[in-house]
Amino acid sequence: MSDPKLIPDPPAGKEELAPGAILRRGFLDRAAQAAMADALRDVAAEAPLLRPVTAWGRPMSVRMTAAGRLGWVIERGRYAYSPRHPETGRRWPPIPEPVLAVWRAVSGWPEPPDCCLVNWYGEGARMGLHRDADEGEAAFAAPVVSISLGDPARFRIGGTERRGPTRSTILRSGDVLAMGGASRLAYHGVDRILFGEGDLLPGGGRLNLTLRVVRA
Ligand SMILES: O=C(O)CCC(=O)C(=O)O
Ligand SMILES: [Fe+2]
Repeated sequence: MSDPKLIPDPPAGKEELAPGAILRRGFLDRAAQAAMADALRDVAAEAPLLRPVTAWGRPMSVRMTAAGRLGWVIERGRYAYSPRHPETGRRWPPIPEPVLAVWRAVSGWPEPPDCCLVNWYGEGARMGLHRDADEGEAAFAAPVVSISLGDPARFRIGGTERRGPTRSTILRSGDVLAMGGASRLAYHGVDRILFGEGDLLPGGGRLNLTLRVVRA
């Protein structure tokens, strides 16, 4: 087997995964990734990671927290945006400035996001195909901006039909994906994490941030 370290990272640049889904590989350099991971440790210290339980009564494999005015939560099986952490009852911490800077650079949206959802993928964690559709009709003109840190992930994206064709790609640490336009309501998910293949986060794992405008 070849040493993955010998395979060069793909060049930085824009790639359209699907209409309106713009991937910028290597958008954040190593120092920016490390600084962001540190800022997220502070977020998780203030707003502890949770394991949401789906409407079907199954705990998700991903652990989550949030920053910003609102956080995405599952309350008694219902998906909602809440101003408070469901366990501490406290407001979510502010979105770290370097995260807001990414939003300003790629979103094309004049206002800051209301929510920075933080997903933590440990070994074996995944996220099934879904649409980000709880933000309210009036929010769908704004993209969802996703930032990946840590171990690579196999990410899948399709169109707005659940059973339509999909394609997959690897998202690596420092990659930024904006899902806007025709892809704002596209089905997407994470098939698997290449656990331990990144070297940003000690002990392995992946952090994903999604920045969202919420008008629900
Ligand atoms: O982890 C990812 O890359 C995607 C996360 C996602 O789709 C979500 O949080 O809604
Ligand atoms: Fe999503």
